[in-house]
Amino acid sequence: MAVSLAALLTVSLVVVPLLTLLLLATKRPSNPPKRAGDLPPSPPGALPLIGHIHQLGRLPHRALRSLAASHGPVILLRLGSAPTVVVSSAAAAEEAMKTRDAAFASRPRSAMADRLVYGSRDITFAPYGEYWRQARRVCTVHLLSHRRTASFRRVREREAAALVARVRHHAAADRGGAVNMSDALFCYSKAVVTRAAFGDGEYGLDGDEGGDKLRRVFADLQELLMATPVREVAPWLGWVDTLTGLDARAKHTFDALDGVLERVIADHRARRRRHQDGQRVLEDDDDHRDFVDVLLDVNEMDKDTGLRLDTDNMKAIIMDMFAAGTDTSYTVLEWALAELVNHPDKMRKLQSEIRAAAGNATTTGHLVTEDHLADAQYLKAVISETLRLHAPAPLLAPRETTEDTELLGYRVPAGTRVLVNAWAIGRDPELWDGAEEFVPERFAAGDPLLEYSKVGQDLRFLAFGAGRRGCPGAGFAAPSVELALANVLYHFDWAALPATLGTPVVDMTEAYGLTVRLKKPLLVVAKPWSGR
Ligand code: HEM
Repeated sequence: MAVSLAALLTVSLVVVPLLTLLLLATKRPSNPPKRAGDLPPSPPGALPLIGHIHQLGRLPHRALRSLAASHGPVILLRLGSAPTVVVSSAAAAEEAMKTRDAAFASRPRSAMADRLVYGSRDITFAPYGEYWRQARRVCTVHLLSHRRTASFRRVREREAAALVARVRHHAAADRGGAVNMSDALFCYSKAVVTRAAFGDGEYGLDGDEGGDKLRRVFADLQELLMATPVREVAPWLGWVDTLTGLDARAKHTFDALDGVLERVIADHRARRRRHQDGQRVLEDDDDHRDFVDVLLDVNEMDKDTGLRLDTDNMKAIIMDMFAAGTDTSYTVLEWALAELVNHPDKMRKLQSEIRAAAGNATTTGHLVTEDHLADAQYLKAVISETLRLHAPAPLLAPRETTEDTELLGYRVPAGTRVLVNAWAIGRDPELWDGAEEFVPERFAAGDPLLEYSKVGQDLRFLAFGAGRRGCPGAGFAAPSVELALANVLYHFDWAALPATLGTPVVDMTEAYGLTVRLKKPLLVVAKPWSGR
């Protein structure tokens, strides 16, 4: 009895207070109360040279959401030598991208973009300033305007027909009907941007019949734009980039793409000269001008407004259209189809909508057109929901502050890198019921978010970013994504590959890159629809 009394005393006097202290320490971590002018809280564990980079793991958007859960919606990390603020709530995003938009409107300098995108003279990587303003105006007014986007309708419908034919071919070739939809959807998205950019001419690398080499070069471009050369973190270790082959890879990729762009622009110039000489040029009326034509026109039209685009500027802008427009659109399609295969009831609901709108013509030639989709509300809801759960660029494109500013009362000095975790905001349980579930029905008729391509209208929904650096290509992406998804769902019924155990499902594991996509290619079974 004496022993147990002593034990009880020890427990109540020593162990309980100790445990309480420990609990308090883990529950309320090292963040002291905020005072005006404080920098945002910084998680412990930064290492010399790399800072917090090792804490980002393979899927930084997920790691950053966990850090935000412990340290708050605005945190300060050191990524290499770059002080980086991470924004993880809609309120903080609203302040950064709306209230203080101008202060958060630059992009950090990237050695790779300087090297691959003509000294960052595109739009995405250009620092905030006069060149960016002019280039962005060219982009929004001339290349990606509503009118120009509508003029590419023929391009989209042609490529959608090619997509359906490709799927039909692969489904028939494999007796089980399995089709690699990652490949098919990537080819579609790339073809739409390529045709819009270059027109109908076939441009590729030497000896590249099926376009595979060019596709690999583009994949390399995306990967390299994500890479942080060692010299960017530690300039005195620049030789490591040569040793690892990064420099050679960057040179090879740049030379290959530059060669193609050079040829495209030279051909367009030659065609225009012939045109001016009075020769008849087919497909050159206003409605079918491609991006290169438009940039050459802008150069002439805007002569007096002070804007001059030299050949490198044009190449940089065209390269931007590819880098920013291809993977993003394809990733949305891939996630949407994967979610629908895993939610057969939603897939059937969407198919009913599209099949009712497009009628009962299921001959191979029949195509769902943009006219059929004018009132396809559920299609829009499916895409909105896909973008909410799977923002293709979960951390958007990095921003940089242009001046000393503030965020939720914290001080953010000029020159700070800023990442907005759109993925975490899209899944914030405080903002969305059943935040992790795929429920397109949450976007009911009349919900402004059904018009998902209106950028920055609701800061809970950030797949296209917001503010002056928000995506100018959303209106170009929307009809392209809708048409492809509608056609593959109209013409085929889809299922996951048979599983050895349990219900077959698509593995939704993510892989990180310039966009976040499915880790394994989307291999799914396509069964041609034979009509009612
Ligand atoms: C579903 C498809 C797309 C998604 C999800 C997407 C997403 C984004 C995001 C998150 C940004 C950064 C926004 C910010 O910093 O606030 C961005 C910027 C940009 N996007 Fe898109 N994008 C898509 C399609 C396109 C297309 C098709 C094009 C062009 C053909 C395009 C061209 C651009 C450009 C040029 C920028 C840079 C804007 C600037 O820095 O001023 N995007 N996009």
